[in-house]
Amino acid sequence: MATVIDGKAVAQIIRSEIADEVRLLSQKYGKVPGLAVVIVGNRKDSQSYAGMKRKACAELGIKSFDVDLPEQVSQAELIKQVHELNVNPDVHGILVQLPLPKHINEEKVLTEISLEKDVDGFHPLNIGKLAMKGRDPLFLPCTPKACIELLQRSGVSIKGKKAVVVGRSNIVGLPASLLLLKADATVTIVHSHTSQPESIIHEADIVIAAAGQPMMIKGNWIKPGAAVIDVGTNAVDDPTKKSGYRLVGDVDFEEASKVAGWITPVPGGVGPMTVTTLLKNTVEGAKRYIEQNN
Ligand SMILES: Nc1nc2c(c(=O)[nH]1)N[C@@H](CN(C=O)c1ccc(C(=O)N[C@@H](CCC(=O)O)C(=O)O)cc1)CN2
Repeated sequence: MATVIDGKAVAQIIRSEIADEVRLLSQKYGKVPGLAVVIVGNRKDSQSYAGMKRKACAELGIKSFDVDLPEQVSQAELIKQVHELNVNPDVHGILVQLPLPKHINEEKVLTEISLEKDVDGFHPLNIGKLAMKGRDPLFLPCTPKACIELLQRSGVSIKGKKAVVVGRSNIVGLPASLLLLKADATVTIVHSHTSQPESIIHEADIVIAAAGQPMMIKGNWIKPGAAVIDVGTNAVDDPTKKSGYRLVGDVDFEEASKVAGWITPVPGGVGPMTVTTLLKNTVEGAKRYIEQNN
């Protein structure tokens, strides 16, 4: 049976470390870190994630700046708001909740966020540096950074291991594969055009599943003893639940946990760590900004 990696518990430990840093900053400089949470439209999932981020800020003494824009807002207006946050000295991190409505070009908006405040790590220059040997971005994207932190804190070594990332999205799959490469793993990316993904995944010592396909990865696809990090958050119908649905990952947890060495559950695995990593990035950014401008 696999060791189940409790993302909530690890996130709680990191949150208390962050709270200490926030207190120190406040004692030393009389300043608190500030995070702008920008959300466009009324998507229920985005509202819920933005709400979690705001609540976590309040719990740790980080000031959140809420920018709520209507679904129909123009790209120009959204960019104007980002520019205002870029020059606000109390804002040390800016995140634009994704996905954005179809009429807005995400890349254009993300490119307008000041590099020093790009706590999501999605600015093309930060991603570009992640892809370059010997260069480090100012911020690492939260979910991929959370995956690596969960592996490290669980005692899973990455160097020299075979890692397979399932999915190649800009916000998880691609940066996760670059981070594993930076940590000296041998990395393969499996995606929707890969033939026989199961045989490739079966070779992996480390699997990061970020395909957005409910329970796609079966127990017999997993190499015995492998570390399995499940990023999927898929809602599937469940008439036994009051909500009418339940969340499942990209991995068939019941099967895979009988074979893997380590596995993250959904919910309660990578998700809570994503929000915590964002707070960590915000405090790092605030420290850098406050120390440079003091
Ligand atoms: N600007 C960003 N947009 C998005 C990101 C991101 O990192 N930056 N990632 C995802 C959504 N996301 C954060 O924004 C996120 C997803 C899931 C969770 C989480 O804690 N999930 C829980 C379950 C929550 C529930 O019950 O509904 C879990 O897995 O335990 C947090 C944040 C896309 N957009």
